[in-house]
Amino acid sequence: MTYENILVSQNGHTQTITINRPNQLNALNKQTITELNDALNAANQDAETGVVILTGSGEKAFVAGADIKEFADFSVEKGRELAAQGQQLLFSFIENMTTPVIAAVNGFALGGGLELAMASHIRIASANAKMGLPEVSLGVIPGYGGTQRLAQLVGRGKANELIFTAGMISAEEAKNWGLVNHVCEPEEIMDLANELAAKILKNSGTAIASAIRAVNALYSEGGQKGFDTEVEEFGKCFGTADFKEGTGAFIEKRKPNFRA
Ligand SMILES: C/C=C/C(=O)SCCNC(=O)CCNC(=O)[C@H](O)C(C)(C)COP(=O)(O)OP(=O)(O)OC[C@H]1O[C@@H](n2cnc3c(N)ncnc32)[C@H](O)[C@@H]1OP(=O)(O)O
Repeated sequence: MTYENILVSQNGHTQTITINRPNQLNALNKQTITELNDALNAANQDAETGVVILTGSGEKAFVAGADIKEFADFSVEKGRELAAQGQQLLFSFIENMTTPVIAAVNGFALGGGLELAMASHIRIASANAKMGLPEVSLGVIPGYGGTQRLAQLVGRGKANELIFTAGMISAEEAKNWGLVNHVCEPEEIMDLANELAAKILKNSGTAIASAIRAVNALYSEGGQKGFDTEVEEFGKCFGTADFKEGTGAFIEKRKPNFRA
């Protein structure tokens, strides 16, 4: 498949998807969302891909938001559809992928850009990154899951302040808030993402998929359902080849090989 707005590259079991509209600071237009859905769907179904890294092209932006020029004349109905389709095709889709997604935030992550990073399973950032949900400065609210995921990740008070002020926080502040896990120099971000991917790839892909479903159950279903999902997913692991390999390797005092 050839894409207009994204680049896809494979290095072993790690796939890197780069949003590639640098002249528009990688803003997410409809075409880009469709292409991302297509590539991520393929990666999620590809047994050879164990981790996906998402990043932005150029030195300035991860993604500077949804494409404002594309939606500026939308009606109420089209606005609703924009959020619903975007959430379904990309943001909720990523969160529910069973292949882990690392967002390598290499510059501005604003509006839909921060929402894309927050839908990913893990976030790292370069020291020059700036993050925010500035939608209220445009007379709209975050519509790609931002009101929900920011509050989940950093708490309601901090989320409200960032949303109401349309402000931006630095990578270091984002780390202090728990919004990103690691901050590094801009030129090191892909190495850091690949190092993290390599650590993940040493472990069982089926067990990681179960862990994603169990953690997500807390947010999608809440309360006891999260614990119930954990019990189900835990049980399912016992029927996998990876479980036999992992426990067998421990007992035989050797390293497991989940990707033989
Ligand atoms: C459901 C989700 C909703 C949303 O996500 S709403 C959008 C939320 N995002 C924003 O409001 C951020 C918009 N962008 C900016 O405020 C600024 O950019 C920056 C602060 C990120 C950078 O400013 P500077 O360094 O001066 O660059 P520049 O000249 O503004 O941008 C370079 C080119 O990129 C285009 N661009 C930037 N962000 C977007 C966007 N979100 N949608 C559409 N185009 C965008 C510009 O227009 C321009 O393009 P040209 O050179 O053709 O004029």
